Formats: sequence, C-alpha cells, structure tokens
Amino acid sequence: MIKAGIVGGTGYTGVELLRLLAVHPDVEVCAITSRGEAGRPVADLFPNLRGHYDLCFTDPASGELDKCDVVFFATPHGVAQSTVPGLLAKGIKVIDLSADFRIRDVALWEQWYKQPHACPELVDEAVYGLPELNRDKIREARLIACPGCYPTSVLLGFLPLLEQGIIDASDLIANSASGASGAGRQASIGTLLTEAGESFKAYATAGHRHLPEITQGLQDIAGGKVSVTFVPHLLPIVRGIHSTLYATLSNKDVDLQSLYEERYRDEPFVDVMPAGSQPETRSVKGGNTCRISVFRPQDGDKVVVLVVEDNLVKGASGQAIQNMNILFGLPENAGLMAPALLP
Ligand SMILES: NC(=O)C1=CN([C@@H]2O[C@H](COP(=O)(O)OP(=O)(O)OC[C@H]3O[C@@H](n4cnc5c(N)ncnc54)[C@H](OP(=O)(O)O)[C@@H]3O)[C@@H](O)[C@H]2O)C=CC1
Ligand SMILES: CC(=O)N[C@@H](CCC(=O)OP(=O)(O)O)C(=O)O
Repeated sequence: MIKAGIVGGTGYTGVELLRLLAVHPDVEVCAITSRGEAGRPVADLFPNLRGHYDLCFTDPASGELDKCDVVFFATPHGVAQSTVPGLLAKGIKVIDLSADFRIRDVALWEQWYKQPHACPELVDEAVYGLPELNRDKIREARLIACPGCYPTSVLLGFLPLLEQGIIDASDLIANSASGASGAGRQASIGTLLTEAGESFKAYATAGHRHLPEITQGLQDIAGGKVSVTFVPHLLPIVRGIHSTLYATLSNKDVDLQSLYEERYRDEPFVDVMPAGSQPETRSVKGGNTCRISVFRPQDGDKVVVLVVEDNLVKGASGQAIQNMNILFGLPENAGLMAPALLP
C-alpha cells in the first residue's frame, strides 16, 4: 500500500485528490495538511468524505509528511519549492500540482510568477507530468511537475498535428475557457456566483502565465520554434475546460480523424470522438478523460481542434494520480475509472 501525503488539503485540488484517492485500491492517505485547519477532521470540512477518512488536518511543519512514500503539493506557486528538497533527500517522491517546476527557464518562471525560485537546481530534474508525452520519463522520476489545466488541453489538442509537422507552427491560436473552480477555493471576488454567474468574459488577454508553459510544451513536441496566441475565458460553471484550437494546415492531404484516432488509440484518458462531434464539458465532469474532436471546416486550409476536460481532474488531481500510478508501476487507470458525472 502506497502512503500518500497531501500539502494543501483544504483547496479544490486537495479535496479532489482525497475524493479520487478514497477509492484507489493501492493508496492510503496518511497525511493531509492545512495551516488554518490543523486538528480538524477532514470530513468536517468536506462532508462528501464522511465515512471515507478518519484523518485530521495537520500543520505542514508537523513532520507527518516524513512517513509518506509520495507527497502531492496542491498549493499555490512558490510553496512546494521551499519543502521539496527536504522530502526528496528523505527518498520521498513528489508530485507537484503547482507551476513551481514546469518551466525549465528559471528566469522566465521568475518573470511570470513574480518571485525568486527557491530551488532552481531541481527544475531541470523535474519531469513534466503529461503521460501522453512523457510516460517513460515519469516512470523514472523523483519529482513530477503536473501541467496546468489549460496547458493540458492545448498540448493534447495540438500534439498530433505538431508531431506530424502538418501545420504552420508560427501562428497557433488557443481560445480556452474554464469553470470558476480553476481559480481555487481561496479565489478572488471575481469568481463568486454574484460576479461570475450568468456572464462570460476573457481575462489576462494581454498575457497569461500559462503562455510560457504552453509555448515550451508545444516547442518540445514540434522540435522547433512555435508561436501561439492564448486567450483564457471564465465560464459561469464550476468545473470544466473547453479549448478551441486553430492552425493553418501545411499539408491538406492528411486524414485528420485517422491521425488523431491512431495517435491516441492506446491512451486510456484521451477520447477522440467520432467525426463531427461537438465535445461538451458536462461529458467529462468528475472524470479523468479528455475528449477531442478535429475539423477542417469547408475542406479549407484551417484545422480546428475542440478539447474538453475537467480542470480539477485531468487538468489537475486526476492527472496527478495518473502520474503516481505510472511512477509506482500501478495500472495507469487505478482509482480513475469512474465515468464522468452527468447530468
Ligand atoms: N484549480 C484548478 O483547476 C487547478 C489548480 N492548479 C494548481 O494547483 C494548486 C492548488 O490549486 P487549488 O487547489 O485550486 O488552490 P486552493 O486555493 O483551492 O488551495 C490552496 C491550498 O494551499 C494551501 N496553502 C496555501 N498557502 C500555503 C502555504 N504557504 N503552505 C502550505 N499550504 C498552503 C491552502 O491550505 P491552508 O491555507 O489551509 O494551509 C489550500 O489548501 C495551485 O498551484 C494551482 O495553480 C493546477 C491545475 C488546475
Ligand atoms: C479560472 C482560473 O482562474 N484559472 C486559473 C488556472 C489554474 C491552473 O491551471 O493552475 P496553474 O496556475 O497551476 O497552472 C488561472 O487562469 O490562473
């Protein structure tokens, strides 16, 4: 039985990890931290977990994490990097849901995240936790940097086209939208029902911190320079990411549907939908599956890729558990097989 710890247990990705791990056959959660709720039973704060956990929150500095085999960081940026070196030195594996170790160019990370990096020496060692791209490296990792929810959708959507080199990589467009839970439980006023409800808007249009992560990932896939325009939007829903991706085909003779079906045929959590499908976020709510459909409107030279995922599952906690399964040699879908919740 793998002993898991969670730092940041009172947040949305933290409680999502608890929900998913509650039914994981090979994992026992033995520590979950909160600075403000230490001593309080987890199920007090999250009644959906009653009957599943007898655990109480502990302070992050309590030392409880030392008895874990793996620790998940479900914390804001800048938190994991101050604790990770000590955990790794004790032989504990780390799976970080924050952006602390995703961007290899530390100066670029510091520019976008507006803080000095506390352990730049670990950035090059960290493995970017997108299984569909890095499964073999994840298997051997000590430190895994889970992708952001938007980057997960954009990278999986563009991946087959860039791998085959059949699009102009100098002019990619990613129009993405997220449910309000993407901002986290301690979010700003902007995601309150009274503010976000019955409305739809773009944000960070001048530049979002996912741009360098998305660019790095697309360039890793393409093996060369990529230029992408990324515009996030806020949806008046709780969960869900919808990305609409645009590119110009440099080769119009490729059967796009077959290309996507072939590339993702053996991927347990990428569903290439039948030609002409319109993926909906409600079809992935609570599940770890990312659904994709691809179009070439009017048989022209543009390709449009539609991608949906649950930002808290494939976009965060589900993908983190998928990475843990790979890391510990477990069935990759262990604890992740429940279908999405619909309606
Ligand atoms: N929400 C989403 O859809 C996604 C989020 N992410 C990333 O995952 C991480 C967590 O996000 P999310 O769950 O939404 O965030 P929340 O704001 O919901 O939760 C943050 C958690 O971190 C804890 N925390 C805050 N500061 C510290 C600290 N200094 N030391 C220890 N714990 C701390 C808080 O616990 P307490 O105050 O009780 O100690 C809280 O439980 C973030 O980096 C986010 O960017 C990634 C993909 C998707
Ligand atoms: C709606 C909303 O606010 N979404 C968040 C995305 C959260 C996420 O993906 O987490 P990382 O910051 O770890 O990448 C945002 O735009 O910042």
